[in-house]
Amino acid sequence: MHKRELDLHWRLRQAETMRLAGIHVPLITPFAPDGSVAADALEALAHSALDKGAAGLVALGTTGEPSALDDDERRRVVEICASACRERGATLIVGAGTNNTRSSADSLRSVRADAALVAVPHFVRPSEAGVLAHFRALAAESPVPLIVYNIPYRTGQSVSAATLRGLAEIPGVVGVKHAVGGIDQDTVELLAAPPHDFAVLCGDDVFAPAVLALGGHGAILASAHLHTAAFVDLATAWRNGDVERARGLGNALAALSKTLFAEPSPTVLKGVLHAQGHIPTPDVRLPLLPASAASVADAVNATQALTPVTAR
Ligand SMILES: O=C(O)C1=N[C@H](C(=O)O)C[C@H](O)C1
Repeated sequence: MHKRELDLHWRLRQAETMRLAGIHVPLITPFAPDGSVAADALEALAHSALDKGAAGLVALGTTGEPSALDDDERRRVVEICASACRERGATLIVGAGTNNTRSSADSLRSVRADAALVAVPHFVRPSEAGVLAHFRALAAESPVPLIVYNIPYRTGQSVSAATLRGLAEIPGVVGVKHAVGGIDQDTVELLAAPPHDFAVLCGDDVFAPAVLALGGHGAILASAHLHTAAFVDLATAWRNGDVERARGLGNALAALSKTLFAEPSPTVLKGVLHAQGHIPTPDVRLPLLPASAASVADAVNATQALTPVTAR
């Protein structure tokens, strides 16, 4: 790239990183009693999250059960989220891609969003050099910026801090959704010297307060369907250096997240949203099974217990 092109590229990258900061809600896909997608309920969830201060929405994240939806349903879900984001000037991120580079590039070509969330290829275990080559190939084809979804416990492929830095250098790769099941050495190394204009977004609910404390730019959290404003407040408090408030909120919200992830996500969350009257059924599609009544009751209690802590 020539210098002028490079300057423009980095200016755009900086703008994108800023847009990706904050809390993004990866919406569930609610189902009606007849098994169809409950579009009205999804629309209401989308508007409610944005009303409460979420920076944006993620359509077709893991939480949305995208692999259980057919093409028409996936299109409808994206349309609903896109229209809510458009109305409010919020950021739309869309989950895309598979573990195959060619078909991932094909699916990315039709994405119309602020960014696409693309997981490290699952099951294949391609090596970290293969992960870099995969994202280089996708970024060259994609019409939208890419966020790498780093979630080794789902993909089977770990990605070191050095490889994340390599990914951050690829033009068109603007961030990572980092969900490594804890605060490991690579997370500490990455956040100690974060790559320039590269958004580190936590995707691991229980550890989000800790990642934000280390300097993470934001988070993509299923838990933020509940107490959205408190999650937003948490990110803001860390950004503004309000350590006391951030610690209090973080500890309370991590306890809530623990209950929501007591069974495979988003089963417990759907149970709570149904109990609260936000969605017509708590249904999930196979191979997920509905959460047990006990887990849902624990999470409902945790949500209620949190209200005094998070109220301003
Ligand atoms: O929707 C997502 O994508 C999310 N993925 C994480 C996971 O797959 O475990 C959890 C996060 O809350 C949202």
